[in-house]
Amino acid sequence: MSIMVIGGAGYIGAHVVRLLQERNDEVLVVDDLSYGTSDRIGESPLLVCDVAQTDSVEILANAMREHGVTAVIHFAARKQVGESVMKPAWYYQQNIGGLANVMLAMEIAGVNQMIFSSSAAVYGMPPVEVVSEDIEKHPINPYGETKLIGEWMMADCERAWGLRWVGLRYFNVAGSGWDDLGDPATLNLIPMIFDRLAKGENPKIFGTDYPTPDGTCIRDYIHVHDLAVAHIAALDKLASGEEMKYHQYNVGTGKGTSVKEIVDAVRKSSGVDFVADEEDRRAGDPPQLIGDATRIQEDLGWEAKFGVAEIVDSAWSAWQAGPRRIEL
Ligand SMILES: O=c1ccn([C@@H]2O[C@H](COP(=O)(O)OP(=O)(O)O[C@H]3O[C@H](CO)[C@@H](O)[C@H](O)[C@H]3O)[C@@H](O)[C@H]2O)c(=O)[nH]1
Repeated sequence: MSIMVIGGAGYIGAHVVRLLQERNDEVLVVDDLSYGTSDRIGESPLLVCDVAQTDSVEILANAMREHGVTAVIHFAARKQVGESVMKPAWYYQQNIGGLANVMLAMEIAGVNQMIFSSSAAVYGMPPVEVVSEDIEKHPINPYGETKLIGEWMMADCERAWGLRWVGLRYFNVAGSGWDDLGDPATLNLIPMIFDRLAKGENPKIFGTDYPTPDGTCIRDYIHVHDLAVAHIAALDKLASGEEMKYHQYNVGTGKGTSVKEIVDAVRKSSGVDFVADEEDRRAGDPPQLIGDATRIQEDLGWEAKFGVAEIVDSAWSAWQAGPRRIEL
């Protein structure tokens, strides 16, 4: 079994690569190193390639044949919601173009197992408290649209040439499984708090007048290590050859945490009693997004092991092990 991990040098990808290495699976990492860094992938071979470039089809197909690849885990994508609103065509080129190239290469090389990084962003502003996979999906930005279209593309390839696939819809991924694999970008709430503390500034809370108990947005935070384990569960299910009951799975915990609760958890983990500034709402934020995780538990036997305290503790520990350590 040889697994091609595209985007394997990035934050989530590197966690999955490490788990695969721990169980001695053969791994070939493909990454353009625009977010990721090669020191995150240990001894595994690295093919530096931007899958959104047209010539990547041949490069990928050749690598799949050479390495006897049996399954592809595809992480590589752009993932900034605001940027996707400003540069929609580029998001389609990167996320959909890249995925199309990967799938063409798989068809050419006869590789028919795939795990795709989808997102809770496919749901948009859901009209229910806890979202299950089958509710109507109305993404509200190009980023979320590219993830939904990605799922459709895989369903089409299943019908056309027998692709076996799983789309994992990630909720709010945070934390770190190993101190050297922290989130290098500062795009999400927890790293944004650390980033501001490192700059000597107050972290910000976007919106305190939402219809939630403490007025701040509620999200379903999932530990990146748990998320990586979900990929392994999906991979093993595909490799078993068993009939897939479903293709799309929420990867969440079924529990919600408010922004203020996260801020409190950071105060506790770090021991820093900082002040957080209360700002206006950020455009496009749904008040609450929690994933119903029943399906993945029943079908793949996966369940989140870590809660918010472990997520924030591990994120803090990795941040403090990195180059922008906050002096206490
Ligand atoms: O400095 C900050 C940063 C964020 N927030 C709030 O924290 C919450 C979480 O924000 P963020 O970490 O940016 O995550 P989301 O906007 O929930 O989006 C994440 O989760 C989505 C799916 O649920 C994915 O599609 C996105 O890629 C991913 O960034 C939101 O209410 C933000 O308004 C703050 O209050 N202050």
